[in-house]
Amino acid sequence: MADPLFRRVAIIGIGLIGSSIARKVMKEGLAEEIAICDRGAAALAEARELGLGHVYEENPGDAVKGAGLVVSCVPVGAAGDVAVSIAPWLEPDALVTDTGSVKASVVRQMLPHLPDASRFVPAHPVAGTENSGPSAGFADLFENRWCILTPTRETDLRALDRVSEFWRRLGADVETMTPEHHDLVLAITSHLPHLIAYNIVGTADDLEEVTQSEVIKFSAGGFRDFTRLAASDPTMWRDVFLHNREAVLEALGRFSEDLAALQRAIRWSDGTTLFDTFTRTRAIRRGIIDAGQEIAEPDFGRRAATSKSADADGVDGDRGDAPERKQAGAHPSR
Ligand SMILES: NC(=O)c1ccc[n+]([C@@H]2O[C@H](COP(=O)([O-])OP(=O)(O)OC[C@H]3O[C@@H](n4cnc5c(N)ncnc54)[C@H](O)[C@@H]3O)[C@@H](O)[C@H]2O)c1
Ligand SMILES: O=C(O)C(=O)C[C@]1(C(=O)O)C=C[C@@H](O)C=C1
Repeated sequence: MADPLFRRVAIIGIGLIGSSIARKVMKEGLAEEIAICDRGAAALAEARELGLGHVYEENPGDAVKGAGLVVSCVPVGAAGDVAVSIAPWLEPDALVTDTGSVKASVVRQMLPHLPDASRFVPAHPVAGTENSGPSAGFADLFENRWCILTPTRETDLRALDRVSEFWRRLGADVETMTPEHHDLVLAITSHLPHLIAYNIVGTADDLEEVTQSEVIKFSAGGFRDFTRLAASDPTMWRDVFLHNREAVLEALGRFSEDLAALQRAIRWSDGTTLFDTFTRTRAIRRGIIDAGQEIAEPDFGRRAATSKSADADGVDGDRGDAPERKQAGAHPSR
């Protein structure tokens, strides 16, 4: 076991991401003490039952006292509330980081309330599943995945180094960029795909000519992949879209134009346009595979669903209990 990096690590929000961090910190001995805080009594009780930490606090102030590192793992829309509730109780040398899927808004919400802006290092682990809650997490979630750090103009370099080291010890590889650039990149690589998934599953559900049982019965192929994404947490994703509005709308505009071009090609039986487009996109996936990235096929719910967001109709492709699973989007392992 490695030397602890911090005496106490405080985790605010013990869902999928917070509980995955807690498990890995515990497994690797990265802190002498893990303090867990969640505003949901049920989540806190579940975390205690699972033994994810050493102390469990409803009050964020009590959790951050004595902590060298505070990790906020709450939905993006709650980032400001967390900053307000921890600020008076932070140790003078405490580092603060987060895991939000949107970065510029989190910076805007948290920075004004923190007593020392130089010790705030926003972060986004690009790893997750459609499940949520304390039982959905697993220690190896961040293994060979990117964690993007988005330091602000005020972030101190030593603070950045220590938070980078923390994420590396969680198994991630670290990349650094501005919060604004992060939001543009993730709008197209993560946020838009989820929006499309929510939309296509909603459309299928609304089609009068096709019954819901037929959708479930015959969704053996591509549609199942969409149902997994569309089973993701509604609170988390509502907040992502509300807080990365401009970048998502920009990506959506481009997407809609390209979709209209495909629609036109189908209407006018323009096989060349369809063939050329599909050939170009096929090369992109092959490029990802040639670069050594792992792309897993979904398991389509062969494992039992364990978390609160696993859906009841049998189309859930649970990954929360699958730490051994190779994940799509993992970067080349060294
Ligand atoms: N789920 C993913 O795939 C994924 C991946 C990377 C990053 N993220 C980001 O990480 C964050 C956490 O996501 P998650 O999937 O773990 O969510 P989750 O729903 O599993 O857990 C969030 C927890 O935060 C708690 N919470 C909400 N507001 C709070 C507050 N003010 N104080 C204390 N606790 C509060 C909730 O009770 C809940 O237990 C989000 O910002 C999300 O955008 C998610
Ligand atoms: O694999 C999934 O289930 C995910 O949606 C993970 C995913 C992604 O889009 O890659 C979702 C949101 C997070 O901010 C980071 C990772």
